[in-house]
Amino acid sequence: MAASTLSLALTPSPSDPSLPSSRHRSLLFLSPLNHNHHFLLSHRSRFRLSPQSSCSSASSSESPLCLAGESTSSSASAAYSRLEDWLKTGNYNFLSNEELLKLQSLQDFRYRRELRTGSLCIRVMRPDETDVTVKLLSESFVESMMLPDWYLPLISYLVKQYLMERRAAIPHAVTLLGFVKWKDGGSGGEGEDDEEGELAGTVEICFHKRGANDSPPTPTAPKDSPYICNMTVNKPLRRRGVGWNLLKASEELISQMSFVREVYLHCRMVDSAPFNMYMRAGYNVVKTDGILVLLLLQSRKHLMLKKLPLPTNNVELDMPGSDPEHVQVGA
Ligand SMILES: CC(=O)SCCNC(=O)CCNC(=O)[C@H](O)C(C)(C)COP(=O)(O)OP(=O)(O)OC[C@H]1O[C@@H](n2cnc3c(N)ncnc32)[C@H](O)[C@@H]1OP(=O)(O)O
Repeated sequence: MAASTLSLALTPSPSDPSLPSSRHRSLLFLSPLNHNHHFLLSHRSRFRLSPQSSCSSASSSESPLCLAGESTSSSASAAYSRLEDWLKTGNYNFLSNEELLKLQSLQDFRYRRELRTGSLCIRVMRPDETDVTVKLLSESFVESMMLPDWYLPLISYLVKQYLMERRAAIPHAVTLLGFVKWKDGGSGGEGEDDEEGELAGTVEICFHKRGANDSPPTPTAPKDSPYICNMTVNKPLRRRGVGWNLLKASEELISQMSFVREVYLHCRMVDSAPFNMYMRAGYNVVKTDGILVLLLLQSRKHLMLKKLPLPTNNVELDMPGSDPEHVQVGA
């Protein structure tokens, strides 16, 4: 995981009585509060989404779902009501119609690939999946920072605050989850299995500056460009193609959601596994932290850039022939 990205972005609320002590926070080098979610309130042409309302039942002119003019079409109503079901467990109270359509695209996004050991499905994290994602990210964070295990509850608390704040940035930023269904029906790791498979990995994407973190890591990436961060794969499930496909899914989603073709990410200089992966995927180092960041007790990081190809009508195979592990079976 991009430990540095997370450590810079974690933003506990000061009013919370269970807030870790300032000593703990300074130990982890957290940034001051950011208020990323406030953009939702300041944007023009907002509509109030009532969590209880639906197009079929509510005549409320406040519902953006009805204002979208789809109330007479049953399939559109069904889609919107599905969307509303999804939304009402989150806090997406003020969204424009354009943002709701983007949210719908995110909800529908599926990236499926066949791996040698099973099949992988990558989709957007749902609000009720926050806790399992927190666990995955926290364990990776503790591992990356080489922290003792007793830090896990504190890290989990901070990661949860962070994920909840980032959820408010949807549809401008999003967290993806990858689930693997094993061919032999068994589990490859310790995670729970459900009908979708076992949670194998996660990645966060920011599409443009309205979804950007207020405290970006150095070297700073252009805020207008899409940005990938906080990728991690459950440790027992690594080297099976999950990380590669999380990256490819992120690029595919960015191509759908943004016109900007330049995608940035950070990679710590000490992390050879992700560095190899990014180089192999076509990312190049554009800037590297100077040695002075060591004085801030931070790892030096590369800022890496890839220019995505212009979209074509042809379906692009990720690694044709070169790697039988990564076979595309349809998105
Ligand atoms: C932008 C960011 O988020 S940076 C932070 C990246 N995250 C982390 O470092 C957290 C800890 N590490 C991980 O979770 C994983 O190792 C990841 C996410 C980096 C890679 O996930 P995996 O599922 O293991 O990767 P995957 O199996 O798809 O491998 C893809 C390629 O990455 C490279 N790679 C992956 N692991 C290694 C490794 N241990 N050593 C060298 N190269 C590696 C290889 O080129 C590999 O291709 P290959 O297997 O055909 O040789």
